[in-house]
Amino acid sequence: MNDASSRTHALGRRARVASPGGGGAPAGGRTDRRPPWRWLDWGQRGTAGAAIPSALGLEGIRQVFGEVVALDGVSLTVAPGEILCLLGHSGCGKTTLLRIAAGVERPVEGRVVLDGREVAGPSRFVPPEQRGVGLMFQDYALFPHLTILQNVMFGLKRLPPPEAEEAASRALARVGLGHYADDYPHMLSGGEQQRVALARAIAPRPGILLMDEPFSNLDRRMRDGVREETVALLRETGATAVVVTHDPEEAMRIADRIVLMRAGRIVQGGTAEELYRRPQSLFAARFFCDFNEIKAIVQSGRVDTPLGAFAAPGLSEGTEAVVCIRPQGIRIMPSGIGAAGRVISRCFLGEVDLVEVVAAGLDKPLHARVRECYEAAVGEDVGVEVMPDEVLVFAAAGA
Ligand SMILES: Nc1ncnc2c1ncn2[C@@H]1O[C@H](COP(=O)(O)OP(=O)(O)OP(=O)(O)O)[C@@H](O)[C@H]1O
Repeated sequence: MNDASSRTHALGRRARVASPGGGGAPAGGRTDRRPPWRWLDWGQRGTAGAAIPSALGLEGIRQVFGEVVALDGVSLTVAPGEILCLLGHSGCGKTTLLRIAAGVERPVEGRVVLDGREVAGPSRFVPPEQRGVGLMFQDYALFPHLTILQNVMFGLKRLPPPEAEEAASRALARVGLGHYADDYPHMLSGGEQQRVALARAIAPRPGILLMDEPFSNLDRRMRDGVREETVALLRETGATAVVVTHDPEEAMRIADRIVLMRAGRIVQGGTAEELYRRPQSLFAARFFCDFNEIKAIVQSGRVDTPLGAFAAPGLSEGTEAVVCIRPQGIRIMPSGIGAAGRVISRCFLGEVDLVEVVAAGLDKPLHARVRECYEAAVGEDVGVEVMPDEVLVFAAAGA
């Protein structure tokens, strides 16, 4: 961005911020006292238009870039109206899978099926504009030389201009930005640009919305509210949605179902609770929780640790195991109860305290998140107990 444009940007934003409403005062002087992250205009409910939700099927998708296998036989289905999150670390293939579903990329193997119709396969490829999918990218991809209204109209080229304008205006009003129609993207804040991109994606009433890290450019304070309102809008339009994220908490807040990926493959799929409570691998477990981990050997279906013995279901005799204890599963007790320990740090966080304890026989300090506990001072000897329900045991191999 050059100096002049960054100045315009800053000025444009300052003018908005000075207004009483979070979204800025419209030309007509309407005052809107909602905070900036409360933008969904419920008075406009229904005006975004309901979509006929699509079903998406991905079958045996493989994608290769030179030596890199980005996707290695991925299969999943998304039910009509479902919000599914693709979750995983950077580089695991989430974006590539989304791009293949959209038709922006063609897989080297596998099929994409939309509402029972093959849109990509060995002998067939339907381009993105003919798939009826809405796309929303991380950087919002707004055209800087088009007004906000023109940006939203861009996806409505198949409609006659007056109808396209009406549909775009409705979608903008629905995201609380009707009064910005004649502005340009650089005059809007990041949160407002996100809403323009959302309006553009929903305006053609797609049966399925594919969203790549749609909230990652927003600061943390704004992200929670914008995310909540976006999900409310998705529910209202009824569209199926696939949302890419690397943030487990975000996936848990948004998704009906989460699909966790690793190195081009699906590791586990299920509801947030299933993935959190019953991860099927150490990788999946670690993705959702910062565990205290202790190595141990399985003997007679159990693992013995300095903090007690725990069941090791499904692991054979002699297996090297990792005992995973959730921070909220550790209790701090008066000395003499449970394992012997000493508090080395304590941090008050409001709803919980973070307590760090060294325990006899362990080479690393334990991290405990405690709500109410024995009020031990730093340096004091304490007892340490573990709640068995907060313990998972996995084989160490293949982690
Ligand atoms: N056009 C491309 N050319 C070469 N390699 C690519 C290309 N697109 C993706 N890759 C590689 O494929 C793998 C998967 O990339 P992808 O962008 O799908 O991952 P991701 O999970 O979305 O990551 P991020 O969260 O960082 O966006 C990575 O190793 C990436 O470097």
